[in-house]
Amino acid sequence: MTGQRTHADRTDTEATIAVEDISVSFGDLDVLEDVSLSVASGEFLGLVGPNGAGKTTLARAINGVFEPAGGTVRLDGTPVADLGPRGVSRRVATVPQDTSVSFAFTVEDVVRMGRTPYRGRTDLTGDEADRKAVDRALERTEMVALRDRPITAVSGGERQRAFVARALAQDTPALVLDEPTASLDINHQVRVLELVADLVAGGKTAIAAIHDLDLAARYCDRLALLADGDVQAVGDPETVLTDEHLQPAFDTRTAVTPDAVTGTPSVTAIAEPRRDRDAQVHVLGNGATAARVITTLWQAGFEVTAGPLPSGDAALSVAEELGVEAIAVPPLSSPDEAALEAAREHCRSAAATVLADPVVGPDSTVLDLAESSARPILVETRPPTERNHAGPDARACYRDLESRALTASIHGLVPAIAEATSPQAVPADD
Ligand SMILES: Nc1ncnc2c1ncn2[C@@H]1O[C@H](COP(=O)(O)OP(=O)(O)OP(=O)(O)O)[C@@H](O)[C@H]1O
Repeated sequence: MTGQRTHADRTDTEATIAVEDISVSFGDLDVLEDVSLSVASGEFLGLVGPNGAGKTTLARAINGVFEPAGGTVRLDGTPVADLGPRGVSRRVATVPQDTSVSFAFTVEDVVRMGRTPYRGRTDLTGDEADRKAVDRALERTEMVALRDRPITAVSGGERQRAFVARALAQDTPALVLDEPTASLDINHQVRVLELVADLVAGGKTAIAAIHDLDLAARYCDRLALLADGDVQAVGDPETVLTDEHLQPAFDTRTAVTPDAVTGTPSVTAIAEPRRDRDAQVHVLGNGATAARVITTLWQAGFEVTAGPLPSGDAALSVAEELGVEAIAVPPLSSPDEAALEAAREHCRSAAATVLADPVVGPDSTVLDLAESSARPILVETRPPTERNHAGPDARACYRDLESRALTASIHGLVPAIAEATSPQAVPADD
């Protein structure tokens, strides 16, 4: 018999999630302490934070798996505790972190489980609406070809997509996803998050625990950083993903720069310098290569200076994140005399000057600045023809620079600096 639908069965198209002062402990361990958070209808909130911060615990409190010791979770204003399991599962669908299944249900069976909140107890197959919802969910997660496969015989990533499909088939106004992209390849990571973002654009509300901070920044409207039992920061990704917030939460130094393709924040964890080399190295050049050179030298323990660097440049962002002294100049204009003189001064005082993929030509300032350095070191990751001025003058300038500079790869920079300077001034790695 097909389960009878009543008006009360229908879900609202809107859903707000409000977490009010919830506290959860496991024995002596206080995992969440008076945590408050709200997700507006039609919003995608990313939960980020270190291992063990309580993201799964918070997700479980939202979908009513357990009741917190203190505080209330409300779905559209109604406490979860008052909705009952069926009421909750008509409002919130969950993609769990652990998708292991011991019974050999087919993928389609698993997806059909998403329709359980709408069916009668004895209705095992569902009606036309259930079948359509299952078909659509399989299509949207690209799982149609695997629908008859036992769930125990698909890959971890395919299983994860089957659980995303189950949540879609549940057709709820809110989604709670715990690490929905953890086992997925880069293509499916992006597709699943695009799908969630699309659903949110269509009016659903979503909250997802996501370890990959770059993906979280790219797809979520807001992020909440959970650590030490509480929300440490909440807001748009640019506000939350700063070294000031991330370093204490993750216990590591980070550099946050705009992603070269998406423009959204990209976070790189950076190990603290291994030793203090007590020697200054100046970096000339800009863009991604200069950013990598600055980071490598900073991690190796040099006192790094850099510039001139145009505002908005990736190398300037990295320098600022690491506290590296950098000469900033306005973008798309030649550095003025004051900036050039400051850079010359750095080149003169530095133990070595590293030229990172320099643009060399009669009009470029790099030769002028390199003149001030007794020990120029050339780092090139792209052929000069791709980045330099053309013409015989430029080629002559380039040959001149090559004849005076030591050449090194980014990985070989530290020994090259040791070679270019006296061993006493700059000790190489042991
Ligand atoms: N049932 C439980 N009994 C005892 N301790 C638990 C239980 N569930 C979780 N914990 C502990 O609570 C803390 C928070 O766990 P939770 O799974 O919520 O963290 P998380 O932020 O999701 O971590 P991860 O990023 O590693 O998935 C951890 O220290 C964990 O060991």
